[in-house]
Amino acid sequence: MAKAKKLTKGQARRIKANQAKKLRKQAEDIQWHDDELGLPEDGIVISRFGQHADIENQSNEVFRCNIRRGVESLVCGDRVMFRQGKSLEHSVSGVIEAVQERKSILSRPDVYDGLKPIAANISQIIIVTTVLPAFNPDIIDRYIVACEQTGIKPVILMNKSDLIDEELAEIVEEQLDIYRDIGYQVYYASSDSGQGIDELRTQLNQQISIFVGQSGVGKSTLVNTLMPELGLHTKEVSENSGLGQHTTTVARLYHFNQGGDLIDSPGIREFGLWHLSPEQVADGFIEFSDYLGTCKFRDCKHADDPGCALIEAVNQGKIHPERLSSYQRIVESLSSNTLTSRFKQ
Ligand SMILES: Nc1nc2c(ncn2[C@@H]2O[C@H](COP(=O)(O)OP(=O)(O)OP(=O)(O)O)[C@@H](O)[C@H]2O)c(=O)[nH]1
Ligand SMILES: [Zn+2]
Repeated sequence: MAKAKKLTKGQARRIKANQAKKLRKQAEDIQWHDDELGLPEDGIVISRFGQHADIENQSNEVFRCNIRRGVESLVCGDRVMFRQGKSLEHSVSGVIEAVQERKSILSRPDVYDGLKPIAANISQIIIVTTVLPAFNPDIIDRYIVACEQTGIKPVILMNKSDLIDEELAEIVEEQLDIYRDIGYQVYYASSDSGQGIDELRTQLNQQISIFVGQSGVGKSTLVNTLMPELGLHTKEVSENSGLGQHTTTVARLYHFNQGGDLIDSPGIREFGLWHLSPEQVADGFIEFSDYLGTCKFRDCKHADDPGCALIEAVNQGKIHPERLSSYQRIVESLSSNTLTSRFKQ
């Protein structure tokens, strides 16, 4: 008889991960009868996977639910009407009957589906930026363009403020003033020194927020500072099974202790860094709106074209020159596709 081989740690982990995946798939597809269900109640989608979704009701209880046929494109953050199942025998504990109208929708381009919704009812997008690795206004402006397209309010957060010394402070303030002058809210914060964390908590209260920003700007550290229990949770889950992957790849809604919700997933963190048309980019620079369409030539590139209304506005001090340069760099990058390809995958 062949001797049983001992599994390596990696093999064991993979088997566990597959089992967890199977279990999730096995959530039953039940045909509910009316008398098996409780009264309709309001809930919010905490996460959506396959033909099921986890719904939290107003008493903060979570129910894994089937989705009634006809309920379309349910995503994390959706407000729903659902009914609890009375039987405890099933692996599913309710059914979603209807989705309420969305206040906003975040979508990402999908090879097969065109635009694929990923999260609903987000009320603000916290664009996290910092001075280390580098302050990158082009990326901030790209995120702002994406926010303006979805109609969700952007908030700019200068993170790792502990690294800003006196000399840097002046330059940083100058940069941030550009955004303040357009009307955007700007905050400073540091997980290291604690500066600005209370103000940030106030800003998050009563809102559904997402954090976006380049790798290394300190998003995870910030989320852990605001929600220490979440850091622990993610670690535990990813250590003992493949469920960790589930929590990180699927968009999920979390509650901040002091009020407000966070929706997070890697896909959400890269929100907005995909291909845009030059027109969409121009529309996302909201201080350009009075001048767009008034250039001498209809196909004006707003670069060095004669009679360009945007260049004229810059000369008159109505548009900040750095914003016009940033616009030009973003449009250039669209043709070379350097920004988008980095975040595609
Ligand atoms: N000085 C300082 N460093 C910080 C602060 N917050 C985070 N860092 C450091 O910055 C680095 C990156 O932080 P992360 O939280 O992993 O950054 P992230 O934006 O989540 O990065 P990705 O997970 O790659 O998207 C880490 O070495 C942190 O220790 C801060 O407030 N001050
Ligand atoms: Zn022009």
